[in-house]
Amino acid sequence: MNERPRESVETLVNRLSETVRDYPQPGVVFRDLTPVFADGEALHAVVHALIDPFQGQFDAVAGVEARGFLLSAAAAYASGTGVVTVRKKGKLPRKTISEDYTLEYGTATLEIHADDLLPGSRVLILDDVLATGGTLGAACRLFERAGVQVAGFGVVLELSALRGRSALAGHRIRSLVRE
Ligand SMILES: O=P(O)(O)OC[C@H]1O[C@H](OP(=O)(O)OP(=O)(O)O)[C@H](O)[C@@H]1O
Ligand SMILES: Nc1ncnc2[nH]cnc12
Repeated sequence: MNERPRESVETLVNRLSETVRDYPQPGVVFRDLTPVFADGEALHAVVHALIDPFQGQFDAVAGVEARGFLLSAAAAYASGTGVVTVRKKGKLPRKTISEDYTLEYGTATLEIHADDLLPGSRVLILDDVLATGGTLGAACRLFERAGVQVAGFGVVLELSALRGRSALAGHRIRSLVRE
C-alpha cells in the first residue's frame, strides 16, 4: 500500500490557489481560488469544512456573486438544504432589496429577492474570500432586513490584514485559511 497521505484542507487551498498582482487594479494582490474549485478533492474538502461546524443550524445556504455561487450550491446539496443567490445590482427579475457597499477595489450594490427565504428562517452565507468584509456585511444586512436570521459566514480564505472580521462583529465566521 503506497497511498499518499490525505492533504489537509488548508494544504489543498495553499497549494492550488493562485496570486495575481495588480488585478483588478494596480496595488491589489488578488487571490484566485478558482483552481481550488476546479479540483474535485479540494472542492469536496472545502465544502465539508465550511458546513460541518454549522450542521443543524441553517435552513438554506446563500452564495455571493460570483464565486460564492460555486460554493453555495455544492454546500446546499451536501447538507440537504436549498440555495439562494446574493447578486450584483440589476440581475434579479422580481421585487428586490438592495444594499450598497465598498470593497478593496471599489463600490457596488448587492441584491436579494425580498421573498427568497421565509422570515424567521436561518441562512448560512458563503463566499470565496473575506477581505474588508464590505461584501458579506451587505449580504448580512439584506437578509436581516428580510427577517432572515444569519446563522454565520463561511469563507475559504480570510485576508486578515483587511480586517473583514471586525466588519462582521457579532456573527460566527468560519474561515479555512487566514493570511
Ligand atoms: O471582503 P470584501 O472586501 O468585500 O471582498 C470580498 C469580495 O470580493 C470578491 O468579489 P468581487 O467583488 O471581486 O466579485 P466577483 O466574485 O463577481 O468577481 C470576493 O469574491 C468577495 O465576494
Ligand atoms: N485581494 C483579493 N483577492 C481576491 N478577492 C478579493 N476581494 C477583495 N479583495 C480581494
